[in-house]
Amino acid sequence: MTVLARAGDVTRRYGDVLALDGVSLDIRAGEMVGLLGPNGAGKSTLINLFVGLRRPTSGTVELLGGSPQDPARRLGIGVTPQETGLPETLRVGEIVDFVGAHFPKRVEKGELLERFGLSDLIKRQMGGLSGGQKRRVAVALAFTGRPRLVFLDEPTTGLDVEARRTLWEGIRAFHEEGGTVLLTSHYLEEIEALAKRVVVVGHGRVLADDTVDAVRAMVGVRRVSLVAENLPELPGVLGSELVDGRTNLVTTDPDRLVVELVRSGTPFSGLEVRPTTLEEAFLAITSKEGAHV
Ligand SMILES: Nc1ncnc2c1ncn2[C@@H]1O[C@H](COP(=O)(O)OP(=O)(O)OP(=O)(O)O)[C@@H](O)[C@H]1O
Repeated sequence: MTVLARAGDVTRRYGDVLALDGVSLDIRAGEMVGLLGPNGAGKSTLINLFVGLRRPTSGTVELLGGSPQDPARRLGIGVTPQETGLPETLRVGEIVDFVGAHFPKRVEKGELLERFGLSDLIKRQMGGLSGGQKRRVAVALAFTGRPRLVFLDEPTTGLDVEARRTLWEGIRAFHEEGGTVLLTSHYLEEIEALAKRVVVVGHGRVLADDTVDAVRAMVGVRRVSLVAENLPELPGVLGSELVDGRTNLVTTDPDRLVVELVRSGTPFSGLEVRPTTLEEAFLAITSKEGAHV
């Protein structure tokens, strides 16, 4: 299948901050890919590299078979960044015309607005729209130039349930017609609603690249934390680490683990069981250092 965007062992630094650390990723034609990760994971940086707003410190980035810096390639993509500042005095219809004028092919204005549930706002000035309405306009604009590939950075942030659903429908319709999408989110639920493939990013690295179902199974883990010496081998432990004298065990089945721990007769204290964050779960599972106490 044709690769529309490719990152090859990409590193990106901002001063001392290593925002991306050896990321390799292919986005193929017709895919809808969710980029999942906590704040600061590197999601926006990766999008900025793909769309040519930034260059990698090392490694290679390709867009539509060429350089992301080539304006001709950029005509084939649509982008909604995390923050958009659209001119407050322009009407929604005028903004769609203005953005559309940059592209050789474009979606008819009425059709575009209809698709994203914005038809009623065509004559309204941007400055008078609610935050959620502005966000929907910004996302719709990514589709104006009939792109092959769309990048959406947290498209539904700040939207209520209904607006989110309308937006999802617009994105899905584009995908069903063969369009390719890379979108970011902090929530697996959001990605699940749209994408089959999810790429989990943490600390600038790809922690998992799999189906939503596989990732869900991986993150359904708990952290069992306790103080003990000479712990025996316990069932279902995916990773463990020793922090400030406490042993943290990551497991999919905390009940069984605790039962086996008690059965073993090993003295312990300060037992805690709590959910792991997505990042903790992935770091525990994927960290080689964390695999053994
Ligand atoms: N222009 C910049 N200058 C300095 N540091 C930056 C810059 N842009 C990003 N960073 C840093 O790079 C790291 C990755 O940031 P990035 O915005 O890519 O993460 P993200 O996954 O998109 O986060 P969020 O979910 O909060 O949007 C963070 O530590 C961030 O502070």
